[in-house]
Amino acid sequence: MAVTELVSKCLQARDLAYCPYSRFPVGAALLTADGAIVTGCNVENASYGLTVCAERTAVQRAVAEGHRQFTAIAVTCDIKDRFVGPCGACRQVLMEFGSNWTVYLTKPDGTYIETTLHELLPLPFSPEHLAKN
Ligand SMILES: O=c1ccn([C@H]2C[C@H](O)[C@@H](CO)O2)c(=O)[nH]1
Repeated sequence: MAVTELVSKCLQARDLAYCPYSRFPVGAALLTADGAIVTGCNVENASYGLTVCAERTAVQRAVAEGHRQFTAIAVTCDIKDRFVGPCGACRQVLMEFGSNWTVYLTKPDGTYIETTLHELLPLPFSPEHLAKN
């Protein structure tokens, strides 16, 4: 799988964002261990608090479609002059499915930088801690 494909899918997903309150569209594209791409966008709500981020929409959709192993995620928003990372809640939700994710922070023009979930969420709380008790 070319990174450019994952990046282009997250840009397409961002264009589907439902964000009438913030007007801040976000797109995410997950790469599964077997090579499938599952996308998500943020879905806001009039209650504000029930808004779901793009990354979590993608994870929930992927799990509901039978995927539990992931290798990478590309995320994007509308900010042109810097690379923007996932919010803390989304980092935690990604961590549920392993720390070994490559994360591509993507600008609207498709340029990206590569980091890892481990780098974005050091010293995490993760399922393995529960397993030790
Ligand atoms: O990592 C993030 C951070 C924010 N948002 C969404 C939530 C809300 O709809 C909008 C503004 O916070 O961006 C995401 O989708 N992912």
